[in-house]
Amino acid sequence: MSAKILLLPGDGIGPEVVEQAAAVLRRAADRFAIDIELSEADLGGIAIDRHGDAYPPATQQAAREADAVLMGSVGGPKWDGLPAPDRPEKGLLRIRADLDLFGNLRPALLYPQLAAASSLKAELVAGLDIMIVRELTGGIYFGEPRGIHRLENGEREGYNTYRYSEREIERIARLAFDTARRRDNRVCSVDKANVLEVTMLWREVVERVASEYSDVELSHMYVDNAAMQLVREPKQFDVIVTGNLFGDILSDTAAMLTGSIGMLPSASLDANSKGLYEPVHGSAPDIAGQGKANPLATILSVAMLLRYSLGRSEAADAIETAVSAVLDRGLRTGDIASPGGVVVTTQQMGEAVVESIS
Ligand SMILES: NC(=O)C1=CN([C@@H]2O[C@H](COP(=O)(O)OP(=O)(O)OC[C@H]3O[C@@H](n4cnc5c(N)ncnc54)[C@H](O)[C@@H]3O)[C@@H](O)[C@H]2O)C=CC1
Ligand SMILES: CC(C)CC(=O)C(=O)O
Ligand SMILES: [Mg+2]
Repeated sequence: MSAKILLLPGDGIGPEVVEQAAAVLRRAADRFAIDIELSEADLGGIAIDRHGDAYPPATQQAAREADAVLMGSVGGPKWDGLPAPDRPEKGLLRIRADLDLFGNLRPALLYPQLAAASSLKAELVAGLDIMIVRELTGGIYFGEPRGIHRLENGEREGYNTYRYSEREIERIARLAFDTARRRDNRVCSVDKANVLEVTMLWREVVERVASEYSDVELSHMYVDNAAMQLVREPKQFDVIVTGNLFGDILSDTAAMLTGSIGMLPSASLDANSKGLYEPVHGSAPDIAGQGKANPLATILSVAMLLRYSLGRSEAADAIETAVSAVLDRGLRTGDIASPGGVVVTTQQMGEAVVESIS
């Protein structure tokens, strides 16, 4: 039976990078005899324009029926004036919640060819391999009540709610410990337990789960210090587990250790093998439509899709090897180029990866 893969190109550079990643997926499927069936639907701003809804019913049905979803990015200045519940980004939050994609894996891995592009000195990032495990369907992005209301004195007040249940903390903690067991057996849980009650509970539950994983070393760090440590001595980390907001911020920080946010893939997983795969970056309106976007984060997300949802590690490995080979050949999009170096387009980079898959 063929695996159903739904493409959600989205907005801005999303369609540009998904086009290249889909070509890589087709090539890998051909090469490794993987039976796939690709379809496409609208999510985000494009869905608002076409259907008046950032996560329309047809997209919802296709997403529920798919074995895996490959997404580009959503949002952009065109929709910035909309109220929060109607914005493109809400479409992304809705699909994550609808598919119960609570476990967001965001690997920050330095390709040695890109050491010069890292924001840090080469010796601080050589061999860098961090896995950020971010809780994705709870926390302050989803907590109720939320909104902007008017106070008695006429002034307006905005508010959001940072909320986690024990069950939500437990399942993301388990994912982090299981992930660490396949790596260096170390988990650092990042919270703000000196101030926020919700993260005091987070710390307590993570420690409870840790008692079932005596082979994994657990440490805790406040998020402000974690942000500093990531740029001071990033190789101290193996797996970082944290909530939705902190994970969002720390993964963009980690991106620059690898050279560019254009290099960071992600997998958003449910309790089974279903997943949504997307680059960590957004729709990059400043470079959209110019062939400047780095497609490698989305191409590496295809590798994660093959590994986690289709169980085809050999095809995933082949894509990662192909990415390394094009970097060896010196191909660079603008975000990872050295000053004065030759810069290729989004399409040229994608085609080079397709040709390198053997
Ligand atoms: N998962 C998603 O769909 C996300 C959507 N967004 C949305 O994207 C829009 C823009 O947000 P920003 O804060 O500007 O973040 P962004 O990640 O889109 O861009 C930040 C910077 O990184 C650069 N960049 C991003 N991806 C790149 C790539 N593949 N190659 C080369 N350079 C790249 C951009 O040119 C920009 O200078 C907003 O509407 C935001 O809400 C933001 C983050 C995630
Ligand atoms: C809803 C998204 C725009 C949040 C985000 O920035 C992300 O998931 O990386
Ligand atoms: Mg983000």
